[in-house]
Amino acid sequence: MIKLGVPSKGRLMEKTFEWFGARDITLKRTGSEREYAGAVEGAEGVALVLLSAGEIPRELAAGRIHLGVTGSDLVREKLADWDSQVASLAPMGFGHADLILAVPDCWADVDSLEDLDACAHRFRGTHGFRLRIATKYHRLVREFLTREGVADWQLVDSQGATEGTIANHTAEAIADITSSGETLRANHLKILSDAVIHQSQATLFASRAPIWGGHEAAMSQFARQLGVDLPEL
Ligand SMILES: Nc1ncnc2c1ncn2[C@@H]1O[C@H](COP(=O)(O)OP(=O)(O)OP(=O)(O)O)[C@@H](O)[C@H]1O
Ligand SMILES: O=P(O)(O)OC[C@H]1O[C@H](OP(=O)(O)OP(=O)(O)O)[C@H](O)[C@@H]1O
Repeated sequence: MIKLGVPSKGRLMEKTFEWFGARDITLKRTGSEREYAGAVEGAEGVALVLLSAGEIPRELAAGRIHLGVTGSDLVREKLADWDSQVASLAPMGFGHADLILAVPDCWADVDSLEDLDACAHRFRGTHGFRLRIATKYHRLVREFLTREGVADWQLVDSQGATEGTIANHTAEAIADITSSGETLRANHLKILSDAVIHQSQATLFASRAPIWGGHEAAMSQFARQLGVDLPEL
């Protein structure tokens, strides 16, 4: 069977079910409300695996699932050289969120990366340690700031409530996803004008692990049903 991993709960799961439903493929959870079991109707040889969105990149890379739906941000964050490990088959048009850098509203002279670079330099001179940026997106933020030539920062890990770290004095800036912008506003933060690190959306990915032997015909048929082009895997 071709194993299709989809998020096990919430809006990502519901929107994923709708996306496949619009292509005449029914995905559904089976069993009790709390049981993570699922079924596929309308596609031959495809099995549903319900997983945490955050674990789907790793499962794809390891070849434990053939196809997976998750945020494009999570694939880029969790997998080194992501496009050598998975192939992007289709952006799905939901789960939009931007990974951004933000600083306190009251930092009147910091609106861009250039300003942040200057500020971080001064900060280190004054405080004797590097400006702290709280995030759970370590790989993406490190690559972005290095590429953009910003110096004198350090990352501090924050796995949730990241916007609160500044008020708690554990960071001076944050890098997190935003969709409505409400969490940033409520915590008196502003986005740096040129610091949109990644525009994420839910995406259908295929594993590039050597697991496709014997599944080629079923996958071609499934791709036709979904209306997606199949790259070399
Ligand atoms: N407002 C939002 N808040 C959080 N995630 C969002 C938002 N909008 C879109 N997303 C996307 O949803 C995905 C995260 O989903 P989710 O929070 O279900 O994952 P997870 O934290 O790994 O799940 P779990 O709680 O099961 O571990 C990311 O790709 C993220 O970009
Ligand atoms: O722009 P907004 O619409 O306000 O959404 C952005 C917020 O949503 C996410 O948090 P989540 O609710 O997943 O909780 P978390 O703090 O545990 O990450 C994200 O980390 C932001 O904090």
